[in-house]
Amino acid sequence: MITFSNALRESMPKTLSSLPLLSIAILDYKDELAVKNKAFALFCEKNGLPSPEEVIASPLPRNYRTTTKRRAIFENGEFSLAFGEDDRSEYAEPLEPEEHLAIYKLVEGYLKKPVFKALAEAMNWLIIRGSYKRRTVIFNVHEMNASVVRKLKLMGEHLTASELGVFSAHVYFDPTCSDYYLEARRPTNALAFKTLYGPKDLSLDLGDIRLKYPVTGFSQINESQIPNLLSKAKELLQPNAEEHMLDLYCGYGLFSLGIGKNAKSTFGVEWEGPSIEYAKNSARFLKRMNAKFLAGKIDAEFVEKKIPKFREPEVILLDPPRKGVEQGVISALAKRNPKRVLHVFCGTDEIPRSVNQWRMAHYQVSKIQPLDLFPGTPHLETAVLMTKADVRK
Ligand SMILES: C[S@@+](CC[C@H](N)C(=O)[O-])C[C@H]1O[C@@H](n2cnc3c(N)ncnc32)[C@H](O)[C@@H]1O
Repeated sequence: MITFSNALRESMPKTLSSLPLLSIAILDYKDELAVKNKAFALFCEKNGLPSPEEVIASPLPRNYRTTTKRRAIFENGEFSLAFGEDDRSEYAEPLEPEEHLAIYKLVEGYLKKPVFKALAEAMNWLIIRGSYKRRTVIFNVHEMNASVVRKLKLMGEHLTASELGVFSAHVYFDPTCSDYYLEARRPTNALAFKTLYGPKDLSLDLGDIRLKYPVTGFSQINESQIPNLLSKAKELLQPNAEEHMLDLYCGYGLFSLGIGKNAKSTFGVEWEGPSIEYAKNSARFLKRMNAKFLAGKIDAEFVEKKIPKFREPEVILLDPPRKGVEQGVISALAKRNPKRVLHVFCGTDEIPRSVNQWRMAHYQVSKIQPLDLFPGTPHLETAVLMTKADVRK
């Protein structure tokens, strides 16, 4: 067994050996890809996995992140925005779009002024999300009184006038000062989320379709890589008119609606209710009568009792969070006898454990396709195609 971090450490140039793994961001992208390819091949070899395909490069190797955040600091009467404890500015900043940096600078400038003191003192985090063209700003505050609300409205007016493409702004009231910033955690209390101005949702344009999603919902952070992710998933899973497609951990329906058009039907499951509502609305708007979505927590019992059984064959795409699927989910899915399974991993170390469970359920690895969804960081996204061990190709 070897972890992906250790495989990366063994593959990094000696000049970076005393620096943290995040220092991969200072390599030229060509060199970073070489390190990632070498490390991932070593990881697969040492963990009893077949040789992987080449890592698919990110069209934008830097300045690609569509979600970024800053911790608000108010000390000795001075306000500033800083990177969180897990990020080092010299490595993290080059991954962010220039527009985000301009927005942080603008908001920080206002919050330093005495007139904004009430809001400056109330701030936990400032978050920017959206697409490369249109973005939203979220003020996470721990205090919400009349003067904070007044200053938020005033800030909204400045943002609208700024021409920095901030088409909406929201406020999240979090008196617990949790480390909520949307990537790690989502608001537990939807009522605490309010729109200051602009639409409540965000959207992703994929060729001729637009998928909307809630400001609080999960979305992939590297928009430039989404077309590659979808086209690879389609090529590997091959959804077709003879087979149903399950899209588990579906978010707002990216895979169902992005690659499932030709499947006999698609059935998506996700535990965030608002994301599922957006998926249903997108399906209606796109007239995808064969796309159904259900909100629910995926565990073994849910798979057995809540996912419809089809008479025709099925294929499964599953894209769980970094920590992987719950105990028993893989064996419950294998009992449905899917013809092909595309298991997408954003945590590389989770691959061997899940693949072992598929193997125990008589599925074998047909292809391992890494994609660089997180350039400049020590992470990869990987799509693993599993097929029935006794199916002759
Ligand atoms: C890596 S994201 C993938 C989302 C979607 N496939 C996409 O690419 O936009 C994982 C998703 O799983 C959801 N999730 C996490 N644990 C879950 C569970 N036990 N049951 C259902 N959904 C879950 C999260 O809310 C998140 O939307």
